[in-house]
Amino acid sequence: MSENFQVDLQGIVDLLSNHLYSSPRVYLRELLQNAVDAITARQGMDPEAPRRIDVRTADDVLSISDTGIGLRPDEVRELLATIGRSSKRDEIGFARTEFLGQFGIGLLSAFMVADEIEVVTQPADGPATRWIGTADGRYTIADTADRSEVGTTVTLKARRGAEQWYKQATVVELIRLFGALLPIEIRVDGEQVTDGKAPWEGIGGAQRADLVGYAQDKLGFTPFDVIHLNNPAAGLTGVAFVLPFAANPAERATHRVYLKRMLLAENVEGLLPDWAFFVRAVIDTSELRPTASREALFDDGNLEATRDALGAQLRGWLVRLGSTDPAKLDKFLAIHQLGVKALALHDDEMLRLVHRWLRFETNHGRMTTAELQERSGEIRYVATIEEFRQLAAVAAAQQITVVNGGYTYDSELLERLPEVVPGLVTTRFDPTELSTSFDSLDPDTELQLRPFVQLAQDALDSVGCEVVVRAFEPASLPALYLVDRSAQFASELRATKDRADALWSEVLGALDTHDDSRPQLVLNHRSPLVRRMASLGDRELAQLAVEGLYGHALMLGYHPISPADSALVNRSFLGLLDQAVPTQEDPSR
Ligand SMILES: Nc1ncnc2c1ncn2[C@@H]1O[C@H](COP(=O)(O)OP(=O)(O)OP(=O)(O)O)[C@@H](O)[C@H]1O
Repeated sequence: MSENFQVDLQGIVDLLSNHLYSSPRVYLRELLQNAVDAITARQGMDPEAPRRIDVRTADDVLSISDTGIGLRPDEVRELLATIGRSSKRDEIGFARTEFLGQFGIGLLSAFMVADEIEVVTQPADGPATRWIGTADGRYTIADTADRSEVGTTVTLKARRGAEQWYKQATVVELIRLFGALLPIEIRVDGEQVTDGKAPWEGIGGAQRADLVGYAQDKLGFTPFDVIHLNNPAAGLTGVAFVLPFAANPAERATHRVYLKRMLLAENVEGLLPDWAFFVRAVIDTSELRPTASREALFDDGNLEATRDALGAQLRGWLVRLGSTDPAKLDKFLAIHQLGVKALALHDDEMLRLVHRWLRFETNHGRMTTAELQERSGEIRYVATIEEFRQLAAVAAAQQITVVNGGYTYDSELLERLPEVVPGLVTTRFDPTELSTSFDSLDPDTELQLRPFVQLAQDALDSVGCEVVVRAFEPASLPALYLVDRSAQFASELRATKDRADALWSEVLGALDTHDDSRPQLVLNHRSPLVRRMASLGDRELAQLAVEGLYGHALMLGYHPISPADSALVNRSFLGLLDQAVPTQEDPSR
């Protein structure tokens, strides 16, 4: 024996209100949608039929009347008495594209705010019917209803605790929210509350100002720019407002979406590609599908194709801006720099699009990649802010432009640029390259300096540093501490290896580059101080001064200071103080 399932209406209402819909306020959207669908159905047969929706509010009662197709008594029995039954699907069960509804559950949402729903309906060709359903799952039908005009009136009686959803001001606000674009006359208590026009549908010069006003009013910001969106395949029109403030690219951007001119939701995700984090779109589409909650778009191939098409339009805007108004593009990038860089790192298209305008800090001021390329053909960068601080001034004095790649994403971007942009060369700058642009001394001077260099070398042997003398700008800089990157890596690795256990020691040992080149202290022969030091007769003082310069160069270059370094610097500092402060005669003697 087979039996039918029973449905617990209270359980279903609970499911709708707590799990499907985000707020009871959607009850009004569902009622409005049914009224619109009924009007659409009637228009199909009688294009001259009126298109009106009348909402009436009173204490704890709300009614919504439409001039739609109405229902015959047999349809009332079939459609209103069965959960999941809908007149808006075709014979094979597909949603009919002209209607908003499709699931056959929308009317139930009224039970989130009502104990009782009354439907009085009058079709063009039959008697009127009154259907009354209650939240406990019962309904009654009477074939004698008092209604003369073709259409339907749905009346709700407030459920205890839901009275706030019936207040006139709330109802007006919700009707405007959901129904602003509907091309139907909608009145609340006799007053027309919508004009049915999308803000982007205006014509003439006032349009841009209107759109800016719309963004200020509805989205709460003055857009940096407005981009028109259009995708006939999805029956889509609308606009994208460019944010005037930096947005977090990790947070998914959400958009205001109207479906067949009825608001789907104000925070729909996935309409635009992830990289388009810098715009908020407002669009209307007739072809994309909603999810059952009608609060999001169904993520199918159609949405994917739409996303690509809209992405192409946003790219087009960026490219146009680059060629027609570079100053404005510059301003745009100043606001969205970080986000654009974050995306360009993963999205080749984006990188190709914006690379020319990306700005980087260099030791010759902020520059775009195009400017950098023009300057020296090859873009040299250092990967950390510390490295940049060490080298910026000295490299600038040698006419070498170095980019500070220490800011978020910058060195990764510089590394990736040549992969995406043909002909662009970027190299990581090795500090020791600097010394190749320093001048060597003539053999005589070199010979003369030999005892001093030997003394300096003896002083710095304990910290493993090699002393060389060169001539370079600026003359005010007496010494520069240079450490080769691969030597630095090798020495850090060895320090870690000494602390690690046997297994890791072996692994780390395999990585060792065996680069034994020592860091260098390059003394600047153009510096008057260095010259004076070289001619000092007092060996002890000369040694203290070299140690002092060593400490100074370490600190100036933000290099790490080892215990041996600090012992040496300490000794030098106290020694120099000792020499500088005269010994006082003891008056008691
Ligand atoms: N105002 C109305 N005028 C005429 N028929 C209506 C009206 N409201 C509801 N109906 C009928 O009742 C059926 C069920 O309505 P309900 O709102 O539950 O589902 P739906 O609109 O079909 O789909 P969805 O759940 O997606 O909204 C509709 O398919 C429609 O035939």
